[in-house]
Amino acid sequence: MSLLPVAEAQGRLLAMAQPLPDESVAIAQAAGRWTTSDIAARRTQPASDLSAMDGYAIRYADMPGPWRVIGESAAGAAFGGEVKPGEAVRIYTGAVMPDGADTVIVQEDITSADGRITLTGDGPGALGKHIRRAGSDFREGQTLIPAGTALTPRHIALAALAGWGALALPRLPRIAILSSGAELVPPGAACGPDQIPASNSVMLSTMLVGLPCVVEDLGIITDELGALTQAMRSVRDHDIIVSTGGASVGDHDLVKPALEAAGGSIDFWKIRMRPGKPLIAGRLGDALFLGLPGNPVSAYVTAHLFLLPIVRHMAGCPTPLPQMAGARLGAAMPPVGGRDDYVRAELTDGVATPVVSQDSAATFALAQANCLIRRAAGSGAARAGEDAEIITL
Ligand SMILES: Nc1nc2c(c(=O)[nH]1)N[C@H]1C(S)=C(S)[C@@H](COP(=O)(O)OP(=O)(O)OC[C@H]3O[C@@H](n4cnc5c(N)ncnc54)[C@H](O)[C@@H]3O)O[C@H]1N2
Ligand code: MOO
Repeated sequence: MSLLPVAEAQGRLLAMAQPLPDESVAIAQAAGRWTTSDIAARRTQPASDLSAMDGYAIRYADMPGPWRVIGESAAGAAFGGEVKPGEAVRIYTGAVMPDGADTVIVQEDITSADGRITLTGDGPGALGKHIRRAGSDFREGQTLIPAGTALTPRHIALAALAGWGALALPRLPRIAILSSGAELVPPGAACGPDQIPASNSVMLSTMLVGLPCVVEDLGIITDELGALTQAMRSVRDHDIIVSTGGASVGDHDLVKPALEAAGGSIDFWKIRMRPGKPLIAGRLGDALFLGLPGNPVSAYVTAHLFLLPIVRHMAGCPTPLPQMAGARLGAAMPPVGGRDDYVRAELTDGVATPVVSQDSAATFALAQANCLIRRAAGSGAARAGEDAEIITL
């Protein structure tokens, strides 16, 4: 079976999934999620001309005063009357400008006595000073947040000011993680010489932290066809099912047959990449199935290149694939074999230097890495200092 190029596998996976249908999301819960339609203002902000300072609303033509104070305008309690020549209204930041007044004098610039104010400082300097005009932030109907935006706390504040209490956003992808392997024990449990702590599920679930999704760890399933098939059959209501391990060709690598026995189908298997060759993609019911290799480094790299993009895509992200960037090589590199190499490396000041071990099981080395150098299959040897393509982690 020929190996599928990475970009083709990514394209096929993204085509297998769609952004999920919208649900109504309270804006306090919307950060980190993507908009799939434009969000327009339902109100004008500010709704009226407001004072930007604590002071007195006056008519600029009356400068330099003095003025008789006829009332007060506070935020949430506007002055009902009109300011006539020689009159001022006590005003606070965020309060509506009273009719007739056109300028605010800050309180530091005046002296107040017996209901009158006198200018004792520099004064406002110009007509219209210290006023936030109605609509100066945005106007009703204006598009504020375009489709495809990842909502930040800044967008949440904007949406709230624009009159939204909830937004229609794609519902959260539900992801099930299944660890396959008779040798696996839960992290922290006693571990015999033929056992290994199951690190992939905690790694994957923490890679998904920060993405809008719901993750359920279905635990460890032994390498036994019946058990694996049963575990897959029991998966319900998930959008993505991810397994790790059992993806390769050994007699105990049973994810493919179990997926088929559970009623699922395989779309493709084996990618032209290192690490991560044995990746399986398919379907199980309405869910997309992703079988990642068991080796922790292979599982990490394939999750970065395939799982995270699908989750982003389902959650409405218009650019779900990892961003490529440029760097210089910090060391000479050998020619690349028949698979694209995703070399684990440390990026410092624009220089990417491979970590000491590129073994697919070398987790200590993986933890030193903060980028992947992508080297295309068949590339020749490279010298230190040459340009390289990287993905930051
Ligand atoms: N004859 C061949 N052998 C292998 C091939 C091949 O093409 N021909 N491919 C190799 C490649 S490449 C990879 S990658 C591995 C992946 O194999 P599997 O996906 O079947 O993974 P396992 O065999 O189940 O496990 C591999 C390794 O990872 C450990 N593991 C498994 N699950 C976890 C987990 N949840 N947490 C931590 N570590 C885990 C497992 O104990 C093994 O040591 O196959 C090569 N073989
Ligand atoms: O693809 Mo495996 O991940 O080379 O070790």
